[in-house]
Amino acid sequence: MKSARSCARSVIRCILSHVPRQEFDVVVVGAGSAGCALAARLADDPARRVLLLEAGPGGPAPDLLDVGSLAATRPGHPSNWAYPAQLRPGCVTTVPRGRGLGGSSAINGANWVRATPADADGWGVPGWTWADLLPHYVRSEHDLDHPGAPWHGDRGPVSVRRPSGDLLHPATPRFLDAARRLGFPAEPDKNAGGAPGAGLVPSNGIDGVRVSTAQAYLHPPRAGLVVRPDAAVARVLFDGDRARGVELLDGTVVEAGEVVLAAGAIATPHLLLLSGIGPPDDLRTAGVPVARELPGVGRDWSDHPVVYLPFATADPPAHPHASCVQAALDLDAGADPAGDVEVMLFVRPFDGGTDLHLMCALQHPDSRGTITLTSTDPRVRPRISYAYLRTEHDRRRLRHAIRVGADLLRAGLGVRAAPAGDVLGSDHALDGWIAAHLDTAQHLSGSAAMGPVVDAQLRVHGVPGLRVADTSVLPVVPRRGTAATAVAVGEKAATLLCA
Ligand SMILES: Cc1cc2nc3c(=O)[nH]c(=O)nc-3n(C[C@H](O)[C@H](O)[C@H](O)COP(=O)(O)OP(=O)(O)OC[C@H]3O[C@@H](n4cnc5c(N)ncnc54)[C@H](O)[C@@H]3O)c2cc1C
Repeated sequence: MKSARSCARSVIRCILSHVPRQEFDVVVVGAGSAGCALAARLADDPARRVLLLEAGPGGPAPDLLDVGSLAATRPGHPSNWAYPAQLRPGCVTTVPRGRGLGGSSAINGANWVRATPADADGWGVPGWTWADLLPHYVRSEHDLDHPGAPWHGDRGPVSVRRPSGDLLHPATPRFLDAARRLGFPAEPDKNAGGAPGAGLVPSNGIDGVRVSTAQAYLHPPRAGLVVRPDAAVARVLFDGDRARGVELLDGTVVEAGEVVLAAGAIATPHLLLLSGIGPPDDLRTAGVPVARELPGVGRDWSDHPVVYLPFATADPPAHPHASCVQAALDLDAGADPAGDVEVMLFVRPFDGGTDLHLMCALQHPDSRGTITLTSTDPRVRPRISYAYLRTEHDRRRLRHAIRVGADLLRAGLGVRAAPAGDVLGSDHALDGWIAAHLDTAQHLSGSAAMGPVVDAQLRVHGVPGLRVADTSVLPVVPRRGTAATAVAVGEKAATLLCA
């Protein structure tokens, strides 16, 4: 570790020489959910010089602050990368990812739900069990509903609250009541690590404001932390085998003692591939010199396939400060006591419509996706293939989630608008309907996973000075949303770098 004085000398040298080179102890690439937490925690030590590089813009657009708005998830919004992707053969879509300070936490649904104990324990990585992760979840949050509970934080940067009072949409108690009448257990605190069931969804939307990790972790500014928005990284630079820094798209070279990629589960493997780290045949085909053979980069990742079940109610519109999602039922589709499917209640209509929606999701899929390079130009998007629903096991469980959603509607939640009864009753017809309405929950995980790509300290195998810290490292997508876990990864990465 360099001393503060030697780092300061380096920076002054750069300014005086007008050469676009800088020197830092750590450069974090990507100011998203994990990156903001990591950079801020590293900079708690004022002697450490940390640079946080973000490809997207600085200040949040006003529509990002409104937790009731999902406007930035539409293609064309400046805070959305909008990646073209194939969900399955013949099913092409555009996948949103946050672009700008806060990353995906600045545009997401603000559902703040931890992985289940079965997820972390199932990864089988030393130091990453549920018990190991819990302190990092706790450190990140300030749970306003559970002050003093030992499994919750009461002073972390991210405030968390469940819907109540005026902010509770009338459909939410009906959803919970319908689940109870159908015999599903209650899950009163979805972050307690208990058995799956029906419960309110905790949110980091507070008083109508989506609190991104940029707002939570980067204020007030820390002395040792330099944050540079509009600074897209093009590749990692090496000194022999060792990572020595990064090159920006504009040609600027940044030198650092340690490089941490936190660019998210699409851009991180993309940057590794652009830097020559990945499956050797794919790299050669794309014309990238091989720096380090790592066949796992961009391979065998997972995400949750979803379909939305539209339904009508006579309810008044949601309170302006209410978050879009209010409750979820997690359940076992037959052989997974930790809950491999989920039905989630969205209480705001999409795109000016009037219907509300149940998001029916497969939370522990068999199917695995690939991200591959199509060009050596960092501006050209990689090819993203989700390969969803490849197994009958996956298809059966997603059908089950939809039928449970329909049961909840029949049990008093609302009037199903689609699919029709004859479609719902036929596996073959329902598979066709799913194929026509398939979507993704945007929880991509495992594209630079612990095991094949990084070790338990998040170090890229065979590349000293280079680590990964975002949802790319999770061996399998958790059975719940990934936002809180991404922040916990950032928190844990900070302790690993400081060790
Ligand atoms: C629309 C949407 C809704 C979601 N809703 C929820 C939800 O409600 N609850 C939940 O649990 N999960 C949700 N998720 C998932 C969750 O938000 C993400 O899994 C999580 O935020 C990912 O964190 P990350 O740190 O891995 O990546 P990100 O937060 O995506 O951060 C990556 C950052 O790196 C930057 N970057 C990329 N490339 C470069 C480069 N070349 N140079 C410099 N910077 C770069 C990006 O601009 C971005 O700021 C949602 C995701 C999306 C996209």
